[in-house]
Amino acid sequence: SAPSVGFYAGSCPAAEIIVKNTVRSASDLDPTIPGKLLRLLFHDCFVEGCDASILLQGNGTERSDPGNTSVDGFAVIDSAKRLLEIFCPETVSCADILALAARDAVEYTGGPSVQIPTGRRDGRISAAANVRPNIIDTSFTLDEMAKLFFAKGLSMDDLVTLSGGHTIGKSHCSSFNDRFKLDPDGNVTVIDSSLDQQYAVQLTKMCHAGARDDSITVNNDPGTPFQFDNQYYKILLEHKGLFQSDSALVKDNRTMNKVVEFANSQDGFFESWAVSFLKLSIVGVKTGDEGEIRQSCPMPNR
Ligand code: HEM
Ligand SMILES: [Ca+2]
Ligand SMILES: [Ca+2]
Repeated sequence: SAPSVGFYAGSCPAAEIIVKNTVRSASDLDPTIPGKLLRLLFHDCFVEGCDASILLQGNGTERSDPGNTSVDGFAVIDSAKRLLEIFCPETVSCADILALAARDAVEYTGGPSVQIPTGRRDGRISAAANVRPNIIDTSFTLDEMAKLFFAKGLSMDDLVTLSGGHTIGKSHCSSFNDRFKLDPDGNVTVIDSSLDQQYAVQLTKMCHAGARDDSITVNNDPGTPFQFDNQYYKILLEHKGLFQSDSALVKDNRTMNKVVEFANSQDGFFESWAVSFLKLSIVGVKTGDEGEIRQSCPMPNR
């Protein structure tokens, strides 16, 4: 049976509220949590579908792949799961907890509240080798990104809309510092001409003038980093998209129109978000007797 809204209404009526409260208290303590949860769902859904495969721990799992090194938020999912195992043992899947948590993270930061179906089952397969071919690299062209999105049943418009997730959260300098270089005299040369020169100078400073320090992070959306709003599209138009893959959206007419539309209308962005987020949250879901309901999110059942 396909996932449906309110799947746990009979078996665990408090499921959604328990996840929401967990996300809220974790985010109150640490404002970087919402961005982490949203990215965690994206990276789960694109590899083996939205099945919590990214949560499995161990050698050679997705989580161990370099493409997922900076993915985080696991502890929040684990604590929601622990609570749910007390209230409704062996009932609520980790895949649903993750999807609900990402949904709630967006709402927590001021984004639209979206109804999403539940009933996803947890996968038992998690292989590092599946990460690279399925996760988009910042160096991708628009066509390369669109191709991967199409493969997941998502359109070019979904790509523009879901990239709006970069209105919150952070990035490590290594994810964008190949777009400019610092010469020995301290001058910043922009290699990727789609990046604003002044912004590149600012970024260089924030990244400690190019020193290799993997711990430094920069806000994806410098203006409103903790607010889920349409600011991302405004900065794209100012050539201040942080990643090459963000800038790619304003270099092509197939995506430019949506960027302008969303920059001018937060309501328009939010309406599209509701549709595209729902599509993302059910990519490749396992249902019925596929997969299992994990008892602990980092481990498959025995
Ligand atoms: C379309 C291609 C995309 C590319 C190339 C991309 C790439 C990246 C990169 C490189 C980072 C920074 C990682 C780091 O250095 O720590 C990042 C962060 C982030 N991405 Fe994306 N992303 C894409 C799409 C998406 C989508 C579809 C979503 C969600 C709907 C999303 C949500 C986020 C969030 C929330 C963060 C911040 C994570 C944090 O604060 O820890 N991204 N993305
Ligand atoms: Ca997955
Ligand atoms: Ca923002």
